[in-house]
Amino acid sequence: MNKQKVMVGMSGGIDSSVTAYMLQNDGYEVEGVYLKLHNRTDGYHEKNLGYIEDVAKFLNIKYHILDLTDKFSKEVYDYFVDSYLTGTTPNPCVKCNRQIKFGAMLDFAKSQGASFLATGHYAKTDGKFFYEADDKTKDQSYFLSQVSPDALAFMMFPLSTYKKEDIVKFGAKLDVAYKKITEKSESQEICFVETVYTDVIKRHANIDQEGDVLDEKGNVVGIHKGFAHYTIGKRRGFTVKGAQEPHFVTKLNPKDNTIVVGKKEALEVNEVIGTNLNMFVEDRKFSCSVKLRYRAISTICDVEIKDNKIYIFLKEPVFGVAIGQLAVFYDGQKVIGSAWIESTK
Ligand SMILES: Nc1ncnc2c1ncn2[C@@H]1O[C@H](COP(=O)(O)OP(=O)(O)OP(=O)(O)O)[C@@H](O)[C@H]1O
Repeated sequence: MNKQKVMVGMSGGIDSSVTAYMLQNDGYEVEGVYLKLHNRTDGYHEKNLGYIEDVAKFLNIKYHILDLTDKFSKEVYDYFVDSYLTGTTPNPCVKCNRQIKFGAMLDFAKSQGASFLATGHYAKTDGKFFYEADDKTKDQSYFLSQVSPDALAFMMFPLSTYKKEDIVKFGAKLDVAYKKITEKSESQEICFVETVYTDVIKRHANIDQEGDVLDEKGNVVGIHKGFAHYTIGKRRGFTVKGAQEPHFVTKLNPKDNTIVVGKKEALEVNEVIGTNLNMFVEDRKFSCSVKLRYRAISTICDVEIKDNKIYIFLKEPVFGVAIGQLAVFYDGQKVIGSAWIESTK
């Protein structure tokens, strides 16, 4: 019988390298694909491809290189820069998973006759839904929740039941090609941000222009260093005259380069409206739990979908919800949908 072909998204990191090994061990015909997404530093791709080459040799597998730099630049990078410049907080990994990894990379995998596309993400899928990974500290279900429901039947996450530290230990013993990978530094949270996000934004706009800090009534109470340096909930890097208690950013106004601050209570949110829904269930009115940012504790809510928007009524207030982040709906460990946060009350 012919073996089923699995395309593995290979980054040159330990997770995807172990993923390829595991699937081969399970009897699949494995091929790899490396995506060129951005040129963060000189020699960035060459370095990654060096690791992939060694792993591919060890496994005796073929690998492809897919240049998606233009698509990534338009759909992920530009969106990232534009979001900060318009005062919202982007989530580029969510966009990338939908458009790039489980959009263009999946199309490529299918075009090569692969039955599945596997990655080293920490999440689970049964072909219909995503679920949280067993290693909750690494769980990436939040970032996958905008992926088109049609894509799930082709996805495999062999690491879903493992702890990251065990994958690293396993890799270090497997072969010298893998050991080398475990010795390099961990990848960045956002792959094209080397240090801090503001360094990226600074390449496109002068964000270091001081502006007024306003209280909720619009009175000038201090100075900040440029609105794009702040996100909702931030409490440092600006002055507030005579403040006895900590003040937090509650609003960014790119038009006049002002930021609004308030005490903790001012960050309290009880209702959220989301757009660009991606739902894995048909229901239009239900109760569930929701995460309003990655690593947030989930909150119980009632939701209602009307006219392509989702209205989220939180059972308990949540502090510091940023416009532009994703609201991800869970039923226990199961992801039942997600929507981009458009406004809060
Ligand atoms: N440039 C790329 N080309 C192909 N696949 C990629 C690329 N970047 C990431 N992936 C796939 O997406 C998965 C998740 O990527 P992410 O950057 O979140 O994880 P990671 O923990 O750094 O993974 P890894 O250890 O494999 O680099 C990777 O394990 C890999 O399968």
